[in-house]
Amino acid sequence: MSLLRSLADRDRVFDFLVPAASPVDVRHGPILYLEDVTVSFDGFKAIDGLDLTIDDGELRCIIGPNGAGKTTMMDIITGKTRPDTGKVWFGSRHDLLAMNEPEIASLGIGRKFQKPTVFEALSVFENLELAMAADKRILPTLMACLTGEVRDRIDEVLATIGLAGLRHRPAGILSHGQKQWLEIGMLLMQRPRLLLVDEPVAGMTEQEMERTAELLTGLAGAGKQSVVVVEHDMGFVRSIARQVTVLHQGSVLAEGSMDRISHDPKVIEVYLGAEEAA
Ligand SMILES: Nc1ncnc2c1ncn2[C@@H]1O[C@H](COP(=O)(O)OP(=O)(O)OP(=O)(O)O)[C@@H](O)[C@H]1O
Repeated sequence: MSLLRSLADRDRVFDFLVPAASPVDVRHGPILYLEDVTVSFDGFKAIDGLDLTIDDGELRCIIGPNGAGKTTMMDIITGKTRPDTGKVWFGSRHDLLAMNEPEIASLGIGRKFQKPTVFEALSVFENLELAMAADKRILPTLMACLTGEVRDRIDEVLATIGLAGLRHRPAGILSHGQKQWLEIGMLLMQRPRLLLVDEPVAGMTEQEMERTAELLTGLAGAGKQSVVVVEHDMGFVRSIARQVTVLHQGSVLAEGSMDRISHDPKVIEVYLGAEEAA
C-alpha cells in the first residue's frame, strides 16, 4: 500500500497512469515551440514575452541567474503552471495549453526534478519495471509477469544509464549520482520524446558529472529524444552544450553557442560575471 501511496504522492506523472496519446509531429518544424509566453504571480512577471524553439533531437542548455524564470518555464511546458498569454506547442499537433499535466506527460514529455526520487526499498531493476509504459494501469503493471519485450527494454536502459551491474541491488544503496541516472532511466522506460532535466549535476562528484555529460549527450545524439537541461554549473554546461539559451527576468537575454554566449557583454554583466566571481 505504501508503494501505491508514494506513487500517487510523487511530483512526477507516470505515463502508465494516463491514456496513450497520438505521437508528436515534427515533420515540418520544431519539437517544442513557445511564443510570447507571459505569466505573472501577484502582478510580478516571472515569465515575460518568452520565445523558445527546440529542434527535434537537440540538446539545449538553459542558464540564467536565480529568479530568471527557468523553473517557471519548465512548469509551463509540463502543464503545472498555466501562462496568462502566449503559445506553447509540442510539435505541430499538440497545443500544450489545451492539455492538463497527465495528458502532457502522456505525449512523451518527461521531467527530471533536481532531487532524485527513486523507490529506495526496490531494486534498480524493479524501479525501472515500475516505470514501464507498457501497461496503463498500476496494479497489472505491478503484478504482471514480465514479457520479453519489457525485459529487453529494461536491459537496454540499464546499459544506457550504466547500472547493469547493480540491477539487483536496492536503489537505497546507490550513490547520489547513480540515483540521478536511475531516475533518468525511469523516464527513459517511457520512451519520452522530450526530456526536461533540472540541475542534474548538483551534488555530484567530478567523475559522476563526466558520466552524466556522456549520458545526456548520448541521449540527444541518438536522435530518439530532445533534451533540455537547466543547469548552474558552467563547467558542466560547457562540456555538453551546443546551443545555450540565457534567461533573464523571464525572457531570452541571449542564445547561441557557448563560445558566443560567454563573450556576450550582456550575459557577462547579468550572469557569467557573477558566476565567475562566486
Ligand atoms: N508560485 C509563485 N508565486 C509567486 N512568485 C513565484 C512563484 N513561482 C516563482 N515565482 C517567482 O518568479 C520568479 C522566477 O522564479 P523561478 O523559480 O522560475 O526562477 P529560476 O530561474 O528557476 O531560479 P533558480 O535558479 O533560483 O531556481 C522568481 O522571482 C520567483 O520568486
